[in-house]
Order: sequence, then C-alpha cells, then structure tokens
Amino acid sequence: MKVKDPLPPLSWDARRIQIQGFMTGLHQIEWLLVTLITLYLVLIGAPDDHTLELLVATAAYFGFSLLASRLRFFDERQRWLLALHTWVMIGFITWFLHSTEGVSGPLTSLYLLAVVTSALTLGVLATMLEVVAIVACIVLLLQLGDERLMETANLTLLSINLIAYLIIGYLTAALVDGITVSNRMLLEMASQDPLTGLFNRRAFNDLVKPVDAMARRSRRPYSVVVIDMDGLKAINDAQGHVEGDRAIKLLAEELKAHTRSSDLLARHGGDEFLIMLPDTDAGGATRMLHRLLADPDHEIPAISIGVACYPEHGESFDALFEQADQAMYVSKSLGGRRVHVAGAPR
Ligand SMILES: Nc1nc2c(ncn2[C@@H]2O[C@H](COP(=O)(O)OP(=O)(O)OP(=O)(O)O)[C@@H](O)[C@H]2O)c(=O)[nH]1
Repeated sequence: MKVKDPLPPLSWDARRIQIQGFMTGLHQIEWLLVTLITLYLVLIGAPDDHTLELLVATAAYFGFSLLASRLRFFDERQRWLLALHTWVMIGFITWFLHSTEGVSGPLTSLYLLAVVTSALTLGVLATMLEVVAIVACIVLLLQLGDERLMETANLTLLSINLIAYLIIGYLTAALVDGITVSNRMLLEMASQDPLTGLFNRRAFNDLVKPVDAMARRSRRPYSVVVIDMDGLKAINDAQGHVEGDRAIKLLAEELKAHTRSSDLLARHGGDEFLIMLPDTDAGGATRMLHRLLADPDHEIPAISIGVACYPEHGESFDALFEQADQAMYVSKSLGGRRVHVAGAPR
C-alpha cells in the first residue's frame, strides 16, 4: 500500500533538496571528465587524423555541460533529462575511446564517472541499466577495433570492468538512498509535532507562504483558523499530563478528520492549533467548524475558535493570524465552545 506522503512534494521533498545539492557535484564530474580528456590530448596526443574532431567534440561537450549548469536545465522532476545527461556522457566517452586507443587504453575507466553520476541522481535500477549499456559500448568498441571478444584478455577486461561498475554503481546508489531516508527523517522531525504528527509552527509558517501568495495573486479567498483548548491546565492538574496529552491527540485527530487534504493543519504551540483553508470564505470555514463542534459521533475537548478571512479581514497571512487570534479570545471570553469570526458582533 502506498503510504500517503505527509509533506507536499514540491517544497518539502527531501530527494529534491538532495538532488539540488548533487547537481553541483554532477557538473564537477563533467568538468573532471573534460579535464582528464584534455590532459590526455596534451600529454599523450591524439591520432593525427582525429585531432581536430576530438578537440571540437570535447569543446562541444564542455559547452553542453556549461549550458546545463548555467540554465539549471535538469531537475528531479525531469528525470529523463538527468538520464539524458548520463547517456550523453557515455556516448561521448565511447566515441572518444573509439577515436583514440579503444578499450585497451587507460581512459576506459572514464565510464566510472558516468556510473557515479547516474548513481547519484537516478537510483539503483537506472544505474544498473546504464552499466549494461556501458558493457554493450565496450563490446561494440572491441568489435570496431577488430578485437575478438572471446579472447581471454578481452573477456577478462570486460568482466573486471563489469564487476567494478556494478559494485561502485550499486554502493553509490545505496549510499544515496540511505542519505535520502535519513534526510527525510530529519526533515520530518524538523517539521512535525511529535505528539500529534501535525505540522509544527516552523513548517506551517513555511507552507502557508506559497498558498498566501497564490491566493493574493488570484484574489481567491482563504481562511485562517486559530483553535485554543479550554481548561487544559485543569485537565493536567486534575488528571495528570497523560490525560492532557490524550486530550491534545484526540483534538488533533478530530481536526484531521474534519479538514481536507488541501488544508494546512498545525499544532502551533502547547494547546493552540492553526488551520489554513485555501479557497474557503468565512461561510465555508464556519460551516466546517460548526460540524466539528457538533459532531454527534465524537465528543471533542472544549475549544475556542477564531476565524479570519482573506481579503475582508486582512491583506496578509500575518494580519489574518492576528485577527483570528483576537477572534479566538473573543470566543473564549464568551465561554468557549464556539466559533467567532473577526469583526463580527459579540
Ligand atoms: N499534557 C500537556 N499539556 C500541555 C502541553 N503543552 C502545553 N500544555 C499545558 O497546557 C496548559 C495551557 O495553559 P493555558 O494557556 O492556561 O490554557 P488552558 O488551561 O487551556 O486555559 P485557557 O486557554 O485560558 O482556556 C499549560 O498548563 C501547559 O503546561 C502538552 O504537550 N501536553
């Protein structure tokens, strides 16, 4: 069963953040490849009839890499472009080997750069497929060089390369997967409230920004709801903190059950919760909150609720939060267990 991702994918995807970091390494690998090939051309030299071709191809490859790094052409949502990146690298290395000493020269190990690049960005399966493609390229180079594949020396060369690429590719991709998992855990620890599993204040404040900006651009309404438990201190004092915790968790579950997946819900602090309801005006928000208060199936802990809506109660999330907080205090002062909308008569 696919586990529902609790974090919106674009701004909070650990793999995305990680790949952005690896992109720098990826371009450095490409430039290392160009440097090694240039060094080879300077120190060992190219076969006479291929010098110009090799220089032009190396310059073109360098241009491709430079353009990709400047344009930030590749990102994790376009994995096929990342794959193209490594295919171009494999193609360039194969063509270079074909134009120089073939697979018997020292530059065959350049394929390792393509394997590492793929392992860093594309995962185990894609890397294994690339290793197969590289082996096919080596076989092709042997055939083009009129070498006999079944000769012991060639079979040994092929096996050694295959084993080295498989081990390095697998280990690198597995390492990256491990880093992804631990980054994800850290990200969740940094953004979730441990008691309720809801977003914490830091994550909520980050996540409301794009929703607020989008609503303001399109002049679409949204509502901010502040919910504060009534008498949690009394529960703690009379029944102990475990009961207090249970009341907080119960409220969190009810809030989850009554909100949509597009709503943002957070435990903002001790006994205070925040909800942002995109595309929802005051009428929609109060209907939802009355359903929560009057849920016949579940008795929720006593709460006071304040609501403020864009655009009538404020022009920014901070202003709306302020208004909703004040409305919540009005609700509390009136005895709680009710919804008060900012600016409404008491
Ligand atoms: N059990 C438990 N208590 C908490 C937690 N976080 C904060 N509290 C307690 O919640 C209480 C909040 O106190 P107040 O702000 O006075 O809230 P209240 O007792 O609900 O009173 P009003 O808000 O005025 O209705 C404090 O006693 C905190 O120690 C928590 O995670 N678990």
